[in-house]
Amino acid sequence: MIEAVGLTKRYGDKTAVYNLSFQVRPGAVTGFLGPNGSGKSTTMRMILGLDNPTAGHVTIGGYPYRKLPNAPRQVGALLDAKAVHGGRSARNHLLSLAQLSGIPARRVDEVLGVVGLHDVAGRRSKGFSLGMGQRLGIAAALLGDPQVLLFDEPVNGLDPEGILWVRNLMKALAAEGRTVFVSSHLMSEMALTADHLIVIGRGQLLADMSVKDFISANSADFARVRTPDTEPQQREKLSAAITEAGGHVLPEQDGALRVTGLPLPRISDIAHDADVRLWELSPHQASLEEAYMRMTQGAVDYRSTADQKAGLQQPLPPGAQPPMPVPGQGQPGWYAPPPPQQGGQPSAAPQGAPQAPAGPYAAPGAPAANPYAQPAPQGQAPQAPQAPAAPPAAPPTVPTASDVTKPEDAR
Ligand SMILES: Nc1ncnc2c1ncn2[C@@H]1O[C@H](COP(=O)(O)OP(=O)(O)OP(=O)(O)O)[C@@H](O)[C@H]1O
Repeated sequence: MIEAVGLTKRYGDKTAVYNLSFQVRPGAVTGFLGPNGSGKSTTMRMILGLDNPTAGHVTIGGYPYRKLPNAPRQVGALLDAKAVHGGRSARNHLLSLAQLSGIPARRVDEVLGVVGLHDVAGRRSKGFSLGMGQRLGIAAALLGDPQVLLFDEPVNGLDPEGILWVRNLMKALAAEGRTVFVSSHLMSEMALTADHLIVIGRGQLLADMSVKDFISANSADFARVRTPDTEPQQREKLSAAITEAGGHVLPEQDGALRVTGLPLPRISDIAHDADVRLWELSPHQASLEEAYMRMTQGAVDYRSTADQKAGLQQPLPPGAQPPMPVPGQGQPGWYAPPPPQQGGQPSAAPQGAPQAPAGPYAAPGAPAANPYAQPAPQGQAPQAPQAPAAPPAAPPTVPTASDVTKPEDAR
């Protein structure tokens, strides 16, 4: 188990991590989420003894990392996949790590097989693609067969098949009772991989709870209601009746109504009493991405702005209007997703979506004894997040948004 207590890190004036307390339990994949610059890597570095906390402490199995007996056999980590000697072959890179940690050389070939790099083991890593580099970093983390694993953005640069492989690897490691702590910005992936979440914003804890609880705590359930498209007056009548009954109605782009504040049976009764026919009445819950955006929107440091392209554009012809920016969404077509209240759409792949076929790094020839080498059977639906096998989680910690958005001086 990893345990942080009051962990704080300051770099000069900058507070990167502030008073962070959490536990990462064995037997579950714990996702570590937070906006850019929120302190995830700093926290991981402190867990691994690469940075000293300014205050507080963090232990693995009760020991600070530097005092852990035989640390490389107990803890494996992928922090920065580029931190390798590019002139060395993948095999030699792993051999040198194995030698430093007293790990037998034959283990190198095992992990090369697990990550699917067997065929390129003799190639210098400086010629590796981003995804191959990630696989090499994961191999290094697995080298000591450790009980505790930390991965900072492990799917960065991986193709869809590689992402699926990492997902199955994390789950398999956790199912063996290991402690798996993984940071990611890919919410749809975290929804499929993690059992538990630790979310930070501006270095402070925002949430420590199961994925399921996180989504229900941070998303407003709503009902979608549609009346016959051909009779707009029915829609108006229903809107008025729902509002009068204390519900909140928002029009959706396709003509449906998004209703909050009333249970589905009540909406049905209201429609019946108002003599309005319904074409749709369905319950909805936000995705992890929507819930995450809702929770962290007050703690985002870096937001995109519309690109005005001042001086770069041709003058508009007389009478022509410039395109209208969408409030709060930056430039249409750019990559900043809209916050949920402005119609953000879940990006999670639908359950049951077909999986990408196995690719060249799927490690089909890896030793059969390795439980991680086999990708899921093709066409198998991604699994829903499972309840943690670990002991009951600590009570959810959700500071108010104002706590998080306070200037550092006020903390
Ligand atoms: N060595 C350092 N010196 C000064 N400031 C630092 C240092 N390392 C991190 N920081 C600052 O601390 C804050 C947290 O950085 P960190 O890299 O931990 O965030 P992160 O959550 O991992 O970000 P990202 O998601 O973008 O990787 C940032 O504002 C960063 O600029």
